Amino acid sequence: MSSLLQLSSVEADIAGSRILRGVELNVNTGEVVALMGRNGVGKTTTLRGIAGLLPVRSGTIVFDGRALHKTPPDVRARMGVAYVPQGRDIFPHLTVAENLEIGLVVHPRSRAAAAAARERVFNLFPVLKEMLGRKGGVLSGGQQQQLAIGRALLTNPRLLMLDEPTEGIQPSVIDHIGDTLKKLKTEGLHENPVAEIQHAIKELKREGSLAILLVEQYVDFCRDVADRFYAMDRGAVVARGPIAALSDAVVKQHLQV
Ligand SMILES: Nc1ncnc2c1ncn2[C@@H]1O[C@H](COP(=O)(O)OP(=O)(O)OP(=O)(O)O)[C@@H](O)[C@H]1O
Repeated sequence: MSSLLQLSSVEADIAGSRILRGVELNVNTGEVVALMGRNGVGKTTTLRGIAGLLPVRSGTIVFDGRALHKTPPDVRARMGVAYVPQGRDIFPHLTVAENLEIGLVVHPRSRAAAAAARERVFNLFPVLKEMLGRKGGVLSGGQQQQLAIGRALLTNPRLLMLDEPTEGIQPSVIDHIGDTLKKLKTEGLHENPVAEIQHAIKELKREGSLAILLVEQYVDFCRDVADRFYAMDRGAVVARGPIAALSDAVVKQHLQV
């Protein structure tokens, strides 16, 4: 595995407040890295800094051997940095097909290569193929998340950053108790949106050509898909290690409210 992304001593301010205070992090091709921490500790800010959506005041972000200092976000996207923000951010009035096309615009390629890229997305998320003509806004939350990830994959990324992909699509506790069995019977396991995204992340990992940086509060999800974790607190990394080291004690100390 080669190191694709490296952050050293990254500091960033928002509205005059220091939000990132010396973030150290690296991600290798072929692995899934979970970036965890309580609300407001700087996880999204870290991803935005990597994507170039927020200026970094000091420190370095090196991607594929190149320092990204003032590289604009569109150039980073073409270099292979993809960011799926929290809340999914798809275009509700465009169809699923049109939403996906936007990903292809970032990285133009031959018709055959574009078709293969679409097939890869449809293999991961078959529901998107069934819904190509529907408006993005009518999809369920889980389907919109799949669309957002699919669109990001069509930019041909080498680094895929996912900000809380399970947010708002986990069945509530009541649903879980009351309806799970019924849902499994009527819709099959593959109608579980969290399980589908979990499965897709594992498939992408199996391909081995991509690095995934995942912001996620759902500990079991991280334990299932990630190889390593970083825990942040107040703008800095306070714990890190192989995912097996994400013990209940670490969760309690750094992640639980
Ligand atoms: N636009 C903004 N204006 C002012 N403060 C902001 C802005 N965006 C983020 N912040 C502050 O920066 C800090 C870090 O936010 P960030 O979104 O990176 O946290 P996070 O770890 O991703 O948490 P969450 O899960 O709540 O998104 C928070 O204290 C937040 O209030």
